[in-house]
Amino acid sequence: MPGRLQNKNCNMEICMGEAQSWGVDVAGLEVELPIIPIQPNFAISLLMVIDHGVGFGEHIGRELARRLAPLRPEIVVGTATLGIPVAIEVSRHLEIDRYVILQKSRKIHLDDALTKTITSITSHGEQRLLLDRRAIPLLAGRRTVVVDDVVATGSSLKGSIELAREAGAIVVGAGVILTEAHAWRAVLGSDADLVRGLGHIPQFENVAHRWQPIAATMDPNRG
Ligand SMILES: Nc1ncnc2[nH]cnc12
Repeated sequence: MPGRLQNKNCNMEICMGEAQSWGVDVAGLEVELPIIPIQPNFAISLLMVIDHGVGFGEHIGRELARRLAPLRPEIVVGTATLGIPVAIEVSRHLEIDRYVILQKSRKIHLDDALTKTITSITSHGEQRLLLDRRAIPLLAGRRTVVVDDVVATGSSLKGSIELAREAGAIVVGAGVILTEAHAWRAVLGSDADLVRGLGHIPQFENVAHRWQPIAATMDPNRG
């Protein structure tokens, strides 16, 4: 059920953390996400876009493309790793052949890449986003949409937007499957208005050995 906690494997007052999940409505498709602890008193509901199958990719591609098409994008930029299927599916539904992927690992051909340092809730430490200079002609002067799976801290999306702009892109929109909590709004500043999402997830705190959504991180439009 969208926006609802499920407690499987709960026996009396004892509840295994992995057994809890959160139901989210992704543009009309209900998806059940496992709640994963990140810190002793902090958890997220994890969307692994590659675990939800071809039909899910088709759905999010179609629905994001529908929301981004009015912005008349000419090219899509996606961030490795889990932004790659999003970029491919959105490009397919926008009927745009080429797309640009920002890499996270320093490959042999990326020695002189444009780079930005980013952080993420789901990875340890700092990471780097890399834009292959050979992709610059695909972006320079082009109406561009940046896509990713989830925006949470906003660090990755901010880095992607900045890198695209450094390559001369005109960033007209940003598409994500899910927005998570609200920290990304302050990090993105006025670019937060570019964001189009298909659903929203809260973050969770430990209340009496169960994960409960943190009220301040919920979707203000859904109560
Ligand atoms: N809930 C989430 N699922 C997948 N990736 C994320 N990155 C940040 N939050 C995430």
